[in-house]
Amino acid sequence: MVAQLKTKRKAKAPLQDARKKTKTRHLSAGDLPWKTVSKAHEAGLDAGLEGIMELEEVEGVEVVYEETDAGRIIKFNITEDEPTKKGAKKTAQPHNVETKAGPSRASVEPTVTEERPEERPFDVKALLPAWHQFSLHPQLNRVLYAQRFLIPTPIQAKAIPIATKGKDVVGIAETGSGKTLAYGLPILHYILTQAKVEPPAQRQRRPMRALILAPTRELALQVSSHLNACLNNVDVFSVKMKREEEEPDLGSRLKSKGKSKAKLDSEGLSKARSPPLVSVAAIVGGMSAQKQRRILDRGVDVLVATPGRLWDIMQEDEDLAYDIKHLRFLVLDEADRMIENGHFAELDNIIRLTLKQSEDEAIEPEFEHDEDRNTVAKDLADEQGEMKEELQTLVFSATLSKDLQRNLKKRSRPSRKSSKPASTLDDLLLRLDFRDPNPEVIDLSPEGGVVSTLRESRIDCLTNDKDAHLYYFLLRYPGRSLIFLSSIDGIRRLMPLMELLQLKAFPLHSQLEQRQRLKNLDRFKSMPNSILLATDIAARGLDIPAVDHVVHYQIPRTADVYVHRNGRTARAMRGGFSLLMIAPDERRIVRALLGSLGRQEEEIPDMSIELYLLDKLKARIQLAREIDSLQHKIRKEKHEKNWLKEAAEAMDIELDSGIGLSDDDVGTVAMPSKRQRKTANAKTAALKAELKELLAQPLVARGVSTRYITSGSRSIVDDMIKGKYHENMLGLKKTQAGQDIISRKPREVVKKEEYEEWGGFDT
Ligand SMILES: Nc1ncnc2c1ncn2[C@@H]1O[C@H](COP(=O)(O)OP(=O)(O)OP(=O)(O)O)[C@@H](O)[C@H]1O
Repeated sequence: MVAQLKTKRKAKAPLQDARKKTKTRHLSAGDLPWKTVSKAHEAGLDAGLEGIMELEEVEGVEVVYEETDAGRIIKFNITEDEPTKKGAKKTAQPHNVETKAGPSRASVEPTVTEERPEERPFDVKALLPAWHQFSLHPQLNRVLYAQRFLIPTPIQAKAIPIATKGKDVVGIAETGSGKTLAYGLPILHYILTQAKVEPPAQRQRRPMRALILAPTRELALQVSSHLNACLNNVDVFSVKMKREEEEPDLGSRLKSKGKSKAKLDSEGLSKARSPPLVSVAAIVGGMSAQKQRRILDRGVDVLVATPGRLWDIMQEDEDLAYDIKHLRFLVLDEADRMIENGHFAELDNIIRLTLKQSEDEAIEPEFEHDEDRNTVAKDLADEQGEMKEELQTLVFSATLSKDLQRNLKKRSRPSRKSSKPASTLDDLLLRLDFRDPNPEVIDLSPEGGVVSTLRESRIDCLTNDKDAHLYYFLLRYPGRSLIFLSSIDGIRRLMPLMELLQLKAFPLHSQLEQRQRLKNLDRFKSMPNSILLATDIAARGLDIPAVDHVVHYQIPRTADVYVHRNGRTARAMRGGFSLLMIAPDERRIVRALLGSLGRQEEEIPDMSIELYLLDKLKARIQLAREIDSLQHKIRKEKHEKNWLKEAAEAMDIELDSGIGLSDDDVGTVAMPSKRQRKTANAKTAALKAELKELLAQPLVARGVSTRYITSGSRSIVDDMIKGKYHENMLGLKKTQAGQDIISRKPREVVKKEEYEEWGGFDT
């Protein structure tokens, strides 16, 4: 399907003069004749690849770059059927979207103009008073306004003015506090304000200005799309109108020159109207390396990458290695996690490339033609006034130890050029070559690592009972629940149980294909009542809208992981809930974990549980486990049989026709007969039917009469009238998990005097 070219026109001249006028049209990316193609959203292809990267690929469009005061803009020459005299044949003719050159064939067309949103004035002082002091590029102000980020978060308020001054920053702030924009806005501001000079024609590749390293693929893709969203062109006036509709007094407060627009787009916010000025792309493992190389060949301004894939590509791509040596910004997002992921060596190697190369400390060029390239680049940079500026390093995380923060500030750091590979995170971060002698450390981490809008709780139970408790929790508190396990095996065991119990659950772990990982994440994001069973690859950075509950099914290994896992809920000042499921042998670890956050185990309150219902759920769990174990056995036997058959064929051996091979025949593998398999299948089917029946029965709390709803010791009629009754568990009120916690009484400290006062029964 090809979208028709549509532009709103405002004729400025009478039609009879049309032939003498120049046709000037301001088209936006949204107005281009895009073709609808199927693109796997879940494959993350929309992250970092939109806008500028794809424009050349629109049929019949020639892309022309032009530098303006507001940065580089892109214009399009489009081939389009022009309306001619009534009845005359239409012919395809190119016309200029924005003509500056003398009259061409377009001179016969009437002048049509439309104000580009980015060209309209934007009154930051009136519309975004809290951001005004930062003097950000107008494009960024527009997007902040459109996204309704009207007030900077504390880390943004502290870090942005410092980073825009060119200082190195180490930022530590609670999860979900807007760290991405705290480092992203200064970078985009710099590039948008600097991108005035068209690179010379001989250099095809845009020089990379910023490299952002993130520990996981999902986080890298998310950062890339978050920054890309800042580059969308936004019709602020539509946004303002929409806001005025919602807040009628806003109009008088924020008087503006904006003309009314008849139609708002679906969200009333950001309609992509012209292409982004800066290109941001992500390269991550698990996705086509070839495609990612192609993106790099075209050049990107901001590259977001995971260290593993970046290092892989860099080894074959000298230009990329060159770019990294000449970066303007280096960002480590969630630096402390990068090490955990086993990317230590890659990260170390990448960081080495960013070390300053003073005359006496010059690192030998490691790549062919490097010297030539240096000379060309230097000429080019001098021409552009670049490269005189030094690399700026920004390190952000929600958890960075105080010791490390102190050490990072120290001037006497270990020799950066040491050939010995770094062996610890501290080593590696201390290697970072802050050009700034006094990098700014901004530590806004909350006391005890807990975000103020988070409610924590715990359930103490036997390991074997965790499934039933989890099932109870999920039924009792429907919503978006992110369940963390420490092992992939645990997820593999729980997934079939969830399916059998008819819960909408998706797995997320490193052994899934990247495509599947993103697909599952997308599904979880889009369903308000769903479950994500994840390992700690989902613990950091992921910004999933409105996660209601985080459940630590298996307790986290460290305090940092606890903080980051919890950080997937209660983001951006929203409320959130976290639940620790603690088995007796895990209590010691929980105590230590909380201790290292300066907290006590007793501070975490218990979750109240309706034991009567829990017992009923245990029966369902038991049945689901039985079915799963039978199914597992059948699958295993089938697999072994196939394997045996293939092996026999390969060795040219004939198998016993009955396949009822004895143990001796096939080593330790005892093959079931056809009859045995049939019996097993029938048993599974019977158990499944039994479970189905159980699942269909309502869960009724003790004391509730289902026959006469006004009787029983627990009348549910009032709740039913008020619409507060629980759909899954009859007799219970519909409540939020946070409302059902029971504070643990702080342990009473018995005062010494009380002993002394006690005189025994005799007295
Ligand atoms: N100034 C702002 N006002 C309101 N919301 C904001 C603002 N800045 C960012 N956000 C939103 O807050 C959410 C969290 O932001 P972000 O992912 O950058 O947090 P973070 O601090 O990096 O979290 P984590 O430590 O978990 O990685 C995002 O949805 C983002 O769009």
